[in-house]
Amino acid sequence: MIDFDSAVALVLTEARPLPCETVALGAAADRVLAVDLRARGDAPRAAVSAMDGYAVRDVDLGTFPARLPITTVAFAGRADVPVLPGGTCARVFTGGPVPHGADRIVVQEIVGRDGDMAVFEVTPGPGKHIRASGSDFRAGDTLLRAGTALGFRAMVTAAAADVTTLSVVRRPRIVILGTGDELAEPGQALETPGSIPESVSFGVAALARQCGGEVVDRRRLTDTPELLGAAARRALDEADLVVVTGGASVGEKDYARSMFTPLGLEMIFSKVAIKPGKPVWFGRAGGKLVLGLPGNPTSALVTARLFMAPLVAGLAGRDPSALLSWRDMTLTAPLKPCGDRETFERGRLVGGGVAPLSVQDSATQMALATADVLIRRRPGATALDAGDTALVLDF
Ligand SMILES: Nc1nc2c(c(=O)[nH]1)N[C@H]1C(S)=C(S)[C@@H](COP(=O)(O)OP(=O)(O)OC[C@H]3O[C@@H](n4cnc5c(N)ncnc54)[C@H](O)[C@@H]3O)O[C@H]1N2
Ligand code: MOO
Repeated sequence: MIDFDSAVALVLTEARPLPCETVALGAAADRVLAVDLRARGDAPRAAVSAMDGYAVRDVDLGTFPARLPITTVAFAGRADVPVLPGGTCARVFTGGPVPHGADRIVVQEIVGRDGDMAVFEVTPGPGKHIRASGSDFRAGDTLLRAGTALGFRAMVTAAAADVTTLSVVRRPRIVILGTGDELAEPGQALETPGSIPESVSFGVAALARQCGGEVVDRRRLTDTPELLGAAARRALDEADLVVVTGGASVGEKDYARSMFTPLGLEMIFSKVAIKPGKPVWFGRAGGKLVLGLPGNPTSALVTARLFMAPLVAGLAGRDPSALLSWRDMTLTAPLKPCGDRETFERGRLVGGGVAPLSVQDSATQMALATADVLIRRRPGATALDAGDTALVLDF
């Protein structure tokens, strides 16, 4: 049995980005850029107006009011850049090309109209309201670096590069295998004597997706060795990461590890000194990763959060350590001393602090929905009072 930090270190060693693939720009949101992205053109392409108004030459605004004939109109999208003859002005709109020869845009709020004449009543002020060509970026500029997470802001930058596709890190394909004779598809458990709804895979799948994974399938498997072996083989064929839940402990039908043994399972770790989740295990088979989570729902979700979340994020090209950023918080209620296993109590955020949930049973499903954070307790840690600080991680 290894300690928590050693287990995390072993997971992080495997949490490296998968190879890249090319996807349509619109499908790239929430992916991670695999190569630097360079701009195809200048932005803006030509000098453009930053305001709706009139383009003028400064020399033509000697005295006020100044009356200038409007000789052309430049809406955004006009393909040519007109020339502004001296002694005239141009009607321009935001994003429209600034005519050659114009020095500034005067906002329309301070310009009157008299037919085709614009009447400049007052000095326009210091702002020229012109965005120079290439003032945002130039053709060939690196707009986004490899490794950038394509969140909603970066998607705008990527699209501005004027490309149709992006090279992104492939999403890890994940197959979730839920083992246990007692498991029924939710909606069918009550009608099936002895069964319970298979709940864990739904949480594991949601978390995997949130971390950048592609959940290929969730499969329920009975504890039948021949069937488990075939299911393990198929899952390894289809997935980068197989997450198997249940059957991780020492029961007579705990087959989660042994179903992968004929497929060459090499253990990376096989138990961790934590509570809950001691039976969690991690290995490699057929060149793929296999993570075994304990069956108890809270144990499964705590270990999924601690180990699977950074693993999936890292495979997807994200920073796995961002999912392990523990922070100090003030306790609003006391904590009991910790036993000899590193313990992750479930806590709730209350009024700027954190309180442990009253239910800490590793089998609870109901209390899971009320937990916001994990509270980390080192082995042998003494009791803490309200007002003391504790390390927490978003859960
Ligand atoms: N003699 C010992 N017994 C147990 C030990 C031990 O060290 N010695 N460890 C305990 C710990 S800690 C845990 S955690 C559990 C985990 O065991 P398994 O991974 O083998 O889990 P199962 O026995 O398959 O299931 C445990 C529990 O969870 C329910 N379950 C399982 N899968 C699901 C699912 N997908 N959805 C909903 N509920 C699920 C299952 O019905 C059981 O009630 O072992 C202790 N025992
Ligand atoms: O992992 Mo078991 O988590 O202590 O119930």
